[in-house]
Amino acid sequence: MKNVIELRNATKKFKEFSVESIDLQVKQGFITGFIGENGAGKSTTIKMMMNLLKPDSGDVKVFGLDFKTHEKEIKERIGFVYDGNVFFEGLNLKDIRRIVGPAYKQWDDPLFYKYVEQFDLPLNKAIKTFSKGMQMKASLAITLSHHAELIIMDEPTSGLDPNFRRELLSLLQEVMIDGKRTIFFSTHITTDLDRIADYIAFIQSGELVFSKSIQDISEHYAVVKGGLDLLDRDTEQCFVQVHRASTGFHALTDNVKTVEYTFGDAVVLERASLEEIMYYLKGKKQNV
Ligand SMILES: Nc1ncnc2c1ncn2[C@@H]1O[C@H](COP(=O)(O)OP(=O)(O)OP(=O)(O)O)[C@@H](O)[C@H]1O
Repeated sequence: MKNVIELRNATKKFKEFSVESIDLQVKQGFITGFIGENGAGKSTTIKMMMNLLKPDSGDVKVFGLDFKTHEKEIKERIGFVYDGNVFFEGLNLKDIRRIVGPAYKQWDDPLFYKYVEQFDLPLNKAIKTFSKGMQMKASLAITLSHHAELIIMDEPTSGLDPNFRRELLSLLQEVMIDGKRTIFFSTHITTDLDRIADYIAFIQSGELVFSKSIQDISEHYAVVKGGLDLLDRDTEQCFVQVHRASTGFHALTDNVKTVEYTFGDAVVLERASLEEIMYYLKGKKQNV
């Protein structure tokens, strides 16, 4: 399986925060969700992927190429969709097509008009009059019209109402046409990812906690519930994090098999949602 993005030991230090030694591979042909709390370092990592921020150390490769030598080629093949209006706000979509189109070798006018119609976007209205959702769709239409192989999105669903979010997510699924396109997007709305992601990368306090397939996550992680009498120093080794209450404990495991072997029927195992995994792992550092 090919990696479209490869970060090796990528580090960026700010005065009061740093993203440390990120090792992350994003697989071609899949949707990878990038999760983490506010301020965890998602945008900083994405900016390093887009060469908008240079890492202080480490390596970033996109399509196996280095920005230092292949910036133009990489940027031709990436579409960046992010929160906020990318384009000069006074412009309308017709103007943008005229300005942006010639900048891309692979610009496809008929496709642009097809998406404008499909997304129900006005061509002659200034972008500044667009709602947040419309701006997101406009940005996506432009990205798709230059046949971007890799679409990177920073919080594309934040601030969108639930219906619009659902619509955007199905659009993203639709454009994963031929197994060649790759989508990498950050969000803190983890339920969006339960719906469409193939892989999840999770960042916490500037460190990558894990990067795994959804299948791996659902096979290995579970919420475990049982009586307090079952807990001792040995049995607790099965858990990533344990919460105790007077009625019993609930805990997160990343090793379902060991829990089944150790506790048998004495505990209840429930599927762990991404939100629960984030909650239990909060403040806890794991191996990638
Ligand atoms: N240019 C900068 N100079 C100094 N600090 C910065 C800079 N950019 C980001 N930071 C800090 O880095 C931390 C991580 O920010 P980042 O935007 O990467 O987080 P995030 O996970 O995308 O958060 P959110 O979900 O809130 O958008 C924050 O504490 C932020 O203040």
